[in-house]
Amino acid sequence: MWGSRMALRRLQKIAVAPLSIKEGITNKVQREMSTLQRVYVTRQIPPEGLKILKESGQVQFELWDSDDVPVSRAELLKKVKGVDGLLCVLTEKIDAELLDAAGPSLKVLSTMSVGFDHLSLDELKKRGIRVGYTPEVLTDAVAELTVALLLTTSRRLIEATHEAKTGGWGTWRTLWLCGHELANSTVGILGLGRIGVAIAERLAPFKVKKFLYTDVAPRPELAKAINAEYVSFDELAKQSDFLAVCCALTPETKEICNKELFSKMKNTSIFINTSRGGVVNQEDLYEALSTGQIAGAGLDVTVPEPLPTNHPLFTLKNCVILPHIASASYTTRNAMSALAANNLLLGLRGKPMIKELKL
Ligand SMILES: O=C(O)C(=O)CO
Repeated sequence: MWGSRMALRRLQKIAVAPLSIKEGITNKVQREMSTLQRVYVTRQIPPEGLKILKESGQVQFELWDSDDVPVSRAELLKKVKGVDGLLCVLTEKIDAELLDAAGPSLKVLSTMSVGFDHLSLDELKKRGIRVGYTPEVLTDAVAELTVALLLTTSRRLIEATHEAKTGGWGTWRTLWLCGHELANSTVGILGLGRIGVAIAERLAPFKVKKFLYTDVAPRPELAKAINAEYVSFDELAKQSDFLAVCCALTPETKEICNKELFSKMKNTSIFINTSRGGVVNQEDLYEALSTGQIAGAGLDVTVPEPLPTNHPLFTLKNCVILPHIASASYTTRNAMSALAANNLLLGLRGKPMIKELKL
């Protein structure tokens, strides 16, 4: 559905106007529609973002009108032809093929995500296409979910509810369903950014003894806020009782969590990933979990997504898998959609976006 509220109102007026007036209004609508910038939106985004687009009077947009099924690649390649702007989510691969299909009219891409590993940045840069994304608005939701996943994994909550429901709950037992606690623990953060800091801030009241982090270089400003110590990747693996992955997926971080890392971790350690599945070698993780090399893993992200239900990781009691829901609160998803819509509109007006990637 191509939509612009003003144009739509005029169309409604046409229906009740006399014939001569109808022609005049029709021409005006046609002129107006032709000055509106064309945008394709690859998903039914939350209402706040849609409202901004509809009420902007700046764009006529077509929407893939479903949130349950992603737009097919073939349909997407067809729909982007000749658009000025594209608003996408993280399931769409924005690569040379897609940018070629869109053609030279495409000036702005706005992704409703903080992650941008689905975008070929080189190709976008080459074509002078500006890129908006949605950091910060999701930090609280992601940090909150990471803490929830960490506690669920370390205190074995999924196993526990299963036992309670299925008759495994006998007498109170001294070591039954024991897990690992945060009090007096060392928490390691792989990739310290806003989200890592927000996680540490939420974990500190659980009486964590020490926060460690590693990154390509020390980040003293961020680290100061949570009193975290910069260590090597090796030390992070060796010392952490809980290791939270918060880094972006890049060629450098692809499968950085592999058997080398797991072999250095304690067998009482808990591994948590709410960033991207691609930073983990899942075969190595399976091995580490099934042999007791590490105590447990909580994953909100996997490769592929969705993870097939017959995947070996699903067979492990000490692996908690969520379907990529870290930012899934109503407030946050609406804020992400609003920011993505505003980034798009500003970019199309040639103005600085609220959150724009430096290419
Ligand atoms: O924004 C992202 O990059 C996500 O993974 C979903 O919140």
